[in-house]
Amino acid sequence: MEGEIGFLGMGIMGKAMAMNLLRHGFKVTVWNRTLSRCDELVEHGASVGETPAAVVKKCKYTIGMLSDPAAALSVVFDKDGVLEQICSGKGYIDMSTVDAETSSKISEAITSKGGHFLEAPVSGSKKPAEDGQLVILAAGEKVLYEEALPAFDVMGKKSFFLGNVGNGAKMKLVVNMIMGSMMNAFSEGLVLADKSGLSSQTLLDVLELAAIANPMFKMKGPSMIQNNYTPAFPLKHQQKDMRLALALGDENAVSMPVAAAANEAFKKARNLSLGDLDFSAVHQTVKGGEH
Ligand SMILES: NC(=O)C1=CN([C@@H]2O[C@H](COP(=O)(O)OP(=O)(O)OC[C@H]3O[C@@H](n4cnc5c(N)ncnc54)[C@H](OP(=O)(O)O)[C@@H]3O)[C@@H](O)[C@H]2O)C=CC1
Ligand SMILES: O=CCCC(=O)O
Repeated sequence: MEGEIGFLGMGIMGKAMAMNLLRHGFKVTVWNRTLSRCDELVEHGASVGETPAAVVKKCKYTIGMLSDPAAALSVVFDKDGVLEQICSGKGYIDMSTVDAETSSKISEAITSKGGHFLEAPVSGSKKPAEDGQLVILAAGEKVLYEEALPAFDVMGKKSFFLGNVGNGAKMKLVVNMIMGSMMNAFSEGLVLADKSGLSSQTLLDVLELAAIANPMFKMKGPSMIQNNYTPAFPLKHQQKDMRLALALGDENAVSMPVAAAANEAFKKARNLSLGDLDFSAVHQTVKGGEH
């Protein structure tokens, strides 16, 4: 990837991903709505752009990592947004988790100005982002995908090219729908074990050796039994993903009662003001009582 890379959105993920690019020798210009969140990146050698448009003007390639469809649309379409400076020879890569319709809207606007577009949502959370171990689910313009590979190889352990715009978004939503449902089943299991007089730690030990062993149970289990929900993947974003996945199920007439129940639990957790905690805090909705 020649030249400087622009990076919009210095949240949990954007910050870790941009930091990784800097560590591997890329020149990076960052922007965040709350500007102070760029400070740590500047200490590590990043430049700051005053607006998304200013970043795109300066950089041949710009990456977005924003919270949800509204944020992803806002940085592109609003005043001083990406669209004001995107043009032939420039690429925009949206790595946010959004629905296919949002991604297509952005793609059409970028390409109508002669720019190139790729959606590239990621699987993997804060730690994989810090360690360059994300799984990248790209779709859109193949040429831009190939140009972006040196950066994807730094941010991720594996990149998939899934074809037309929308396929990356859909794949990501399917994966997170499964993950959100699993987290609910896991939470119920932890509480059931505890209330039945079993040791939660022994349950984790058994699960780790069982056919259903997985990295998520292994990583989240110990902190969940300590009621520690320091955010890696904010619960409000997981609920957004369940909502978007259920809408995809509606469109395709796929009955998803398990995902629908999981979504209700995440909504309940948001209602209990747990939205900014890690998505594993849905555990608290099963436990009940004080949190
Ligand atoms: N955390 C995780 O484990 C993972 C998250 N994702 C997805 O990646 C994306 C980012 O997640 P994460 O970093 O955790 O989220 P954070 O909540 O930590 O960061 C969200 C970012 O979006 C910005 N933002 C929100 N609203 C707007 C807006 N209206 N205009 C401009 N910027 C806005 C925030 O800016 P400000 O600082 O000003 O609020 C911040 O930079 C989400 O789509 C999420 O679903 C994907 C994989 C893993
Ligand atoms: O979208 C967030 C995914 C988090 C993860 O894959 O661990």
